Amino acid sequence: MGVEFLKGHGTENDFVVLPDVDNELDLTEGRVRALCDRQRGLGADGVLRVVRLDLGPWFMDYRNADGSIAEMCGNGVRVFARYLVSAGLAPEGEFEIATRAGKRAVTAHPDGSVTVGMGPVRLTGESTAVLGGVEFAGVGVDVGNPHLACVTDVPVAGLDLRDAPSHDAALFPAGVNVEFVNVLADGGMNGAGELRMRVHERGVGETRSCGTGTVAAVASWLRGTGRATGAADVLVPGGRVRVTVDEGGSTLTGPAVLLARGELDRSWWDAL
Ligand SMILES: N[C@@H](CCC[C@H](N)C(=O)O)C(=O)O
Repeated sequence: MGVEFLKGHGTENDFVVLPDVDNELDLTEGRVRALCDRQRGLGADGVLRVVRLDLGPWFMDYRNADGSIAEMCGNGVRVFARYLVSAGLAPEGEFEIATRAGKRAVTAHPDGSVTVGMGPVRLTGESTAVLGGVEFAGVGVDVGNPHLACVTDVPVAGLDLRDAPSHDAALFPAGVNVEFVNVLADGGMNGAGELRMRVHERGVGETRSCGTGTVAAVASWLRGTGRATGAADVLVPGGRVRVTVDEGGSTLTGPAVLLARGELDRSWWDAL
């Protein structure tokens, strides 16, 4: 028997899903790297291993493409939820998913989109990122994982994100995801804003979307306007998501797509 897998994406942030109900797969760093490699593997930004916890909800074991472990992945939770529903392991509607950053409430909608309760958003201080010799002012934002969200007037579409932006390692000792954000429309006190974002993800490189990053982007934008709460649509290269930030938490709503399923060759897997 091969190793079961699915391929999915949320706004083109793509993942290999590994159903592992009984927690038996030995998911080494090398196996994650090989799976995510776009030439010698299936190709993905990360891996979502699906594990059933003894007493509680399903656990999302998220890994970055370089094999590193991250606390949370907003687009990944949507794809994970869509997998559970499609496999009959969770109902359409509301349920919970456990992550390393804590439990996340999800709502799987009939149109295929998923809303994720992203938990509290914590601002961790001002800092800067340097990209191509240019310094960008930003705000540290903890959404379960670390972000540096830089709202800028420099058009993000023209940035070269092939290399990682440099950051203050003292403020982000475990590395950081860096977002560059343009404000397209400022929603004022009650209306939703519209932002454009590109991201360089820790452990991956530039991706076409980052769910936790969009929440960080909205929190950083709101702070710049003197507000602590609000909502915005965030346009990323892979599509569009809706983010809300409230006093007690935040939400992320967007598409979740499963596009393939199959079996990994057991001898390929064993040799890794
Ligand atoms: N793409 C994800 C974030 C994945 C984890 C990140 N690279 C990190 O290391 O913190 C998302 O959609 O949130």
